[in-house]
Amino acid sequence: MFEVTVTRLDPGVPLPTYAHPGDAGADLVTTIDVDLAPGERVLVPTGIAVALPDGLAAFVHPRSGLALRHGLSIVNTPGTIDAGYRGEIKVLLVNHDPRESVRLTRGDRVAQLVIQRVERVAFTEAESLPDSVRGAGGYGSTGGHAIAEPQGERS
Ligand SMILES: O=c1ccn([C@H]2C[C@H](O)[C@@H](COP(=O)(O)OP(=O)(O)OP(=O)(O)O)O2)c(=O)[nH]1
Ligand SMILES: [Mg+2]
Repeated sequence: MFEVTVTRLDPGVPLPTYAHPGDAGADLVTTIDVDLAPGERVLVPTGIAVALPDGLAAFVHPRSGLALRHGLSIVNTPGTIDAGYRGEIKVLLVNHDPRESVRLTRGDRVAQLVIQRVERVAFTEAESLPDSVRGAGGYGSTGGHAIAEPQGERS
């Protein structure tokens, strides 16, 4: 297991915490109270900074429970924390609910940090690319998409 050095820019917040053994995401809290109107986005501080070893990156993901209950997500999901970044981790929250505001209180767990190995590559330019089975097909080229049902006919 890697050790990652963390500093608390706000001494009142917990370190990133895995809720269960085997969890991929360590929860991050907001250090501020915030009220997000429908459609509004707010950059919230977490009070945490990390020094990731080269070869790792951290990704700031939404929490599914808040997404389900309140429509709360992250604009740039997943946010990328570069190994060289030493600043405060911040979370760009967005309220996707069309009607209700989302009220968050200091200490609420608002996001989760997933640490992953990442590769860096040398980009080598060429006139053409080697053939592949997929080729340039994409954007639904394999078919099988659900067709929207008329209103009122969903079970
Ligand atoms: O959700 C996020 C995303 C990014 N960052 C910090 C860490 C990251 O290393 C830095 C830059 O992020 P990114 O590369 O995504 O943003 P950019 O718009 O490309 O900014 P820059 O020009 O500083 O790279 O901002 C966060 O704290 N939270
Ligand atoms: Mg960048």
